[in-house]
Amino acid sequence: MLISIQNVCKNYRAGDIETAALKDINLEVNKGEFVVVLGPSGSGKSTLLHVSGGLDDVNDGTIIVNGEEITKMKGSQLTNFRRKELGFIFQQYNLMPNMTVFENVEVGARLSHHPLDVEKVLQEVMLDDLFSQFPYQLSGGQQQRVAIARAIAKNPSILFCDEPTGALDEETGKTVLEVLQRINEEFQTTIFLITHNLGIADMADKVVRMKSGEIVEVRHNTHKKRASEVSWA
Ligand SMILES: Nc1ncnc2c1ncn2[C@@H]1O[C@H](COP(=O)(O)OP(=O)(O)OP(=O)(O)O)[C@@H](O)[C@H]1O
Repeated sequence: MLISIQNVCKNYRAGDIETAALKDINLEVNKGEFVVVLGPSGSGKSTLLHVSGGLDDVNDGTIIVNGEEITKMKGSQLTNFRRKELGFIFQQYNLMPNMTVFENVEVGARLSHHPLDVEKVLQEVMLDDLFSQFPYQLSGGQQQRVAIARAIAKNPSILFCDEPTGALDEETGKTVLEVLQRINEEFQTTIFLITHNLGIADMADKVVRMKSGEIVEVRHNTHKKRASEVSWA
């Protein structure tokens, strides 16, 4: 088991108002699995991604990632684990504007003791002809693929993706999904992706549906669609 989430509760307090963002969540993710988490706005998807990736703490419960109980880790220990072992992609690309494509990806590789070859990663994300460009010279889809390459270069055991195609149109969004699918298949990188886009669920091994802080359904796809075949919602 690569991720084991056991009885996790997460509350947010703003003044006198307390929100239960996660209510007794249990979920297991296997190595190499492509997991898609769906659910309406406010259902707890981002919170689940944040606590599973060690970006936020829990109020109750246990999370084990790659054999390490992250819910027991303290500040710098957790930061080190996250930096070396986990990759993140967000709707915003967060690239370094003064670095080339190659240099941005190198930043990711340098975080790891067992990085992948930067040139090979750039080939995987289909950007090998843009090594020396700067981010402002690229389209949104190309910038997101640089962000994916940067996250992958450190050879993470899990790639957490928070609405990776949220800012993209269908055509460029599907190119980004194609890259994620390829990385999942070529490197057996586990993918944990949250989205509003229901069609993306058809690419997943496992689909998790959330509602009001709870998991209401976990299903497995017997037939997975290719990225180019998903319907775009
Ligand atoms: N930092 C925070 N402080 C206070 N409340 C928060 C915080 N983050 C999330 N919440 C609340 O927790 C609940 C779950 O939010 P979360 O962002 O996880 O949902 P989501 O399913 O990812 O929504 P969206 O699809 O809109 O991003 C919501 O009620 C939200 O208002």
